[in-house]
Amino acid sequence: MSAYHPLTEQEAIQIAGSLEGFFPAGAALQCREIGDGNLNLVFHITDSISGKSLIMKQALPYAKVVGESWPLTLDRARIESEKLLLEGKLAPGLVPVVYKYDAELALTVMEDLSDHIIMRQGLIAGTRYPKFADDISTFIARTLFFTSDLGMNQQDKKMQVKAFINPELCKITEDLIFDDPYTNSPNNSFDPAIQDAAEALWQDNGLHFEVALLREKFLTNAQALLHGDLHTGSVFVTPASTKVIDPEFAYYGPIGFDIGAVIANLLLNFAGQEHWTADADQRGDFRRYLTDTVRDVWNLFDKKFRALWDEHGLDRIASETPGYKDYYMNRLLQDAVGFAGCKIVRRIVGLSHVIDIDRIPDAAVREKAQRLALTIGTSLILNNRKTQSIEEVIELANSAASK
Ligand SMILES: Nc1ncnc2c1ncn2[C@@H]1O[C@H](COP(=O)(O)OP(=O)(O)O)[C@@H](O)[C@H]1O
Ligand SMILES: CSC[C@H]1O[C@H](OP(=O)(O)O)[C@H](O)[C@@H]1O
Repeated sequence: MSAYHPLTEQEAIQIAGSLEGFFPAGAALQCREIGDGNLNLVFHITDSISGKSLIMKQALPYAKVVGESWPLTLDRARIESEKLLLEGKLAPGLVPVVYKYDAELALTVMEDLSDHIIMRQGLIAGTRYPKFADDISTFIARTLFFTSDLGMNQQDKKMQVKAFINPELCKITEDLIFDDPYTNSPNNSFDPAIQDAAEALWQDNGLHFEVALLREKFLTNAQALLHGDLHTGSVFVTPASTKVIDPEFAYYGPIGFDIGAVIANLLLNFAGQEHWTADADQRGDFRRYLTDTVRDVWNLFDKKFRALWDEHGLDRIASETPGYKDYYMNRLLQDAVGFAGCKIVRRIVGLSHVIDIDRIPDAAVREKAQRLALTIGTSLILNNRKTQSIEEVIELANSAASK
């Protein structure tokens, strides 16, 4: 069974049964393919006798959401499994345990997190996650600091840049996030009701200037080893636990991209609250929870990253020069704000949307949410290089929602 081919559920059961020491003898294995993402197969395998379970994620040689006309490297499975293992060391407890990686089959066998819920679904259901800001800020601060030139041997880092070169997955981001939404691209997909708003994006040269600068950073700034796709669909949560999955877009890029992804997806849910919380007072409360989370994520990240730098900084001149740390952190904030804006805009007019907005059943409410998201996204992009505090992001979202 070792030559690559997409597995059937029966084959997945056979492989799971042959994993040494995982399932007890006589296990009654059952399997369901549960992949709901854009790219891969995900098999959930359980033993109905012992209750033990695991996940097997297999890369397809094309982008599942589009089909075989969009070929995609299987090497992304290696990148995902290696990144998960590294994240497990740098941020223990915040990612699933990897049991096995099979290069031939582009297959990662990992811990089953079905006792958690995908955060996007949890937020849509109106659940609050009190541990999330603390956990995700630990995850991003530690995984980014210890893979950057500030926190690891700079020669080793260059070798790590090489190991995580991920050109095909980066190209998806470069096109879908930093190009298509700003032109009449065949990849775009949006509600006809917001045609005017989409066309306005195509014609706004001031916006294009900022997006071109952010795109340049994504293309060239090998600051740290990113997760690369840190949206709320890549985070499993319970009120007491956070687990980050799906790092197949990992590569060496600008730190603000991961932070911006978290902020963007909290604000997409903020826009979607036009529907998800019908009562106006309760909607205000949930939106406040979301903006409080945005504030906490940034402030905790800032505090933890600075503390890691103080304690473990390896770059003498970066650590000792007065003012450099403040300048660096402010630049990260500005980058995060700009990238958050780009990530919001792509989810409204580009390929691959989010259910926080698309599942709003009433067309007029959905249109309102889409326009609100676009106002927030474009304002973040236009203001990114002026931003001095996370409070400005929150004010901007609240002011857009109050109109
Ligand atoms: N470790 C896991 N435990 C339980 N379910 C998982 C796990 N990993 C993935 N899944 C399920 O599979 C879905 C798709 O996984 P994901 O890694 O996001 O795939 P893709 O790369 O195709 O987006 C998730 O939304 C989740 O429902
Ligand atoms: C053609 S890939 C589109 C989109 O899908 C990825 O998300 P996920 O793997 O979580 O489904 C990524 O965000 C890409 O931009």
